[in-house]
Amino acid sequence: MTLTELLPEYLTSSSLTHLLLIAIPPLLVLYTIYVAIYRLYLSPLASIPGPRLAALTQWYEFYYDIILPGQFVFKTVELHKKYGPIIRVNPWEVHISDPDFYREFLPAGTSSVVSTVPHELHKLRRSALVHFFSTASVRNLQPVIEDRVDALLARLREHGKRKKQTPIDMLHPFSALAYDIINEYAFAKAEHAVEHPTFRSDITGGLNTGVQYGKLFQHIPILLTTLERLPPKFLASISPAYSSFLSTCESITSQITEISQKLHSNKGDDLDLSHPTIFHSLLTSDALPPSEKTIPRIADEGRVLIEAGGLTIAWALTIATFHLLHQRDTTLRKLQAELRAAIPDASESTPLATLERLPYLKAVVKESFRLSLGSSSRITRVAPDEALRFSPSDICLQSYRDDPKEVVEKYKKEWVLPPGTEVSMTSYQISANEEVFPDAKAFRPERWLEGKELDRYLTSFGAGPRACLGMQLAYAEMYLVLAKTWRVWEAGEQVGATGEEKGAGEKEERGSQAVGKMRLAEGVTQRDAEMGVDWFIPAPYIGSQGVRVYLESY
Ligand code: HEM
Repeated sequence: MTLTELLPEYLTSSSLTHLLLIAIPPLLVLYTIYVAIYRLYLSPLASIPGPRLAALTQWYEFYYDIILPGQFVFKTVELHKKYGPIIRVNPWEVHISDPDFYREFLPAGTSSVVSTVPHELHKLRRSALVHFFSTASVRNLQPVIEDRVDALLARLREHGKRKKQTPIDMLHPFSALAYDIINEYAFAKAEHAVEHPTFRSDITGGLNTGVQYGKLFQHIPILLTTLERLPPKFLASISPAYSSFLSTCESITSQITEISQKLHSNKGDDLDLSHPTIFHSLLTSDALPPSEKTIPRIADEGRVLIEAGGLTIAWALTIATFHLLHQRDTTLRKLQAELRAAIPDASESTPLATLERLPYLKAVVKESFRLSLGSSSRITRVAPDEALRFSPSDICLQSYRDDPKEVVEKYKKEWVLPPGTEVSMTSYQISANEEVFPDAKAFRPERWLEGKELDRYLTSFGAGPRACLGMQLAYAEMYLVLAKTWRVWEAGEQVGATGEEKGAGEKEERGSQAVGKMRLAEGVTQRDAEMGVDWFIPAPYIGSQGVRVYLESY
């Protein structure tokens, strides 16, 4: 029976269409009015302060995030100044700015909003990977990491011999290093990005574009499925960088397919494994059910590792390089004195455990991680079954000390957010909090040595059950690169700083076993080494030429 047969006789199908055409617009208007009234007055979040437009529609965030772009992170700082420690950032999400609340907000049992993976499944997947990233595993793999760091330093020396007039944007060599290390770690496969003429800048560019598009997909998810369906050639013509990102993903899938085929055809012995690797273990794990060992699923894990473990560490190393060169007479000098005393012979390997005990180096590493932020976007969590209670801490209220007293009094209350509310916090707001880190924009490793309990405010790796899995690996890379580089490289004045030609008039003592001198290129400023745009991971302002450095080998 068709729909028209069910209709009363006086309603023909054309008059039904007519009726619908007349009824739909007013129904839509009524529905929109209802949604607006609900969001503004009836929603359980209606009493949370914040701009009415943000409570009404997500297009508010879209404007700052996509149109401007990447500015919503700064807008939330402004909104907190205006509305207090708890604000509504969109119709269904509340954002909190209180450094003392961070670890309470990321406890066990909450779910991530960005990842759609349910809590229990996430726990299973994480448990299959976690031992690869333990302190002990990372220390055991020090030779593997160090081999790549040595290759990078050799490459930089080579550049300093042949191309001393050509500065390098340091994000590229560091990104190549991270890419090589994670490939070794994951597949026991040497990618040799460090030795490549451009440091495989195509991969860095592709990964960068991948995260930038990620922001857009977050707002308009259908775009992702549409792009993935486009013919590869057409995609490459409209966005070469995004298609380069997809080819990186494809190459991960084919590596995993190859390993899987060898393992399943009893040709496992053909796999030349110098050390245990992540993907061989995942594919043969007894703890994972077969559905978790399919190639697309494992390839997905590989993509996350390459993305998470590449640009983040490269950015942290780039920031460290800028500040150490910029503060060569103070911070760098102290670091070098410590390294020269602790590492008498630069050609010998120093165990990670020894490097981790060097107080000034440790402080430089923490300060670099603080300023590098990890994820620059807010981290959002939902506690499905529990109400979330929030009362601003003393440290949080101190940030409002210049506001009128009666305004601050209003902030001193307990907010109860119903179960299922999306709640977010941003590591940037904690790293930049002047109460916790006075002169927060400055690179001042000393702050970690002054006896204050600051470690709990180092939030760059997240916290709780979804905190960064690669944290120990990231620390190891940082210790090894900084120690090995600054034990043997010296720093000269920034080119153009005094109007002199590069290298003119500098007579400095050379440290023992020094191999060359680095100098910031003309025009490089702190803006090139701080977040100007939030693409999930921080990026400098649009148009930045990066932290460019001249290298001159002795
Ligand atoms: C400077 C270096 C790094 C920083 C600052 C960083 C930061 C972060 C942050 C903020 C998260 C999200 C935490 C959350 O949602 O609570 C994360 C997750 C993650 N990171 Fe890192 N990361 C770094 C390096 C690495 C490296 C080298 C790897 C390993 C290859 C890695 C692997 C991961 C993984 C697998 C996750 C997802 C964890 C999960 O969902 O259980 N990260 N990282």
